[in-house]
Amino acid sequence: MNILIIFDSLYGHTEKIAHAMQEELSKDHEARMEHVLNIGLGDLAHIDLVVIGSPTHGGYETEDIKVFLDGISDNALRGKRTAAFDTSVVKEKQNPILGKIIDWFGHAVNRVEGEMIEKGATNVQKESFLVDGETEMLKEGELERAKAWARELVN
Ligand SMILES: Cc1cc2nc3c(=O)[nH]c(=O)nc-3n(C[C@H](O)[C@H](O)[C@H](O)COP(=O)(O)O)c2cc1C
Repeated sequence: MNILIIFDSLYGHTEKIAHAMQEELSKDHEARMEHVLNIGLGDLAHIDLVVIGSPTHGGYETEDIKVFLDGISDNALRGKRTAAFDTSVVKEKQNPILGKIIDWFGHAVNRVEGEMIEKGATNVQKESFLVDGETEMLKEGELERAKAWARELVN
């Protein structure tokens, strides 16, 4: 399978998840990861599985991911396997008020799913990965979870 993982990342956590997935998928597939700003118009052609990863910013994906999704043609994702993931902060480590605000805004992955459907995707697999707000590192076990999720996407 030809796989393209498109990501954005401010502090590197989303990139690490994308990298773990790419490493896992490369064992049996042609899997590439690219920063969203490096994706050209023709890059989605011949891709069987498109994965989009973004940090959650105020409940949304980053502006660069949004601009990318807005810019591709209406049927760019038609007939492809599609998946989206986000990273966000661990809830139990937040103060309750911030936790409620974040809950209310929701996860980037839900916005990305909607936008991928607008571009022809039919069934977007979704997952969220967590960053520990105190240590500012990915929560323990998240890279392994990302690899396991990646394997599910190609089954
Ligand atoms: C401007 C901004 C807004 C954020 N908004 C949210 C949010 O709404 N919900 C949440 O869980 N985390 C939020 N975060 C935390 C980020 O999701 C977290 O830092 C991100 O997953 C790290 O990914 P990165 O290292 O790939 O940039 C926000 C971070 C920034 C910088």
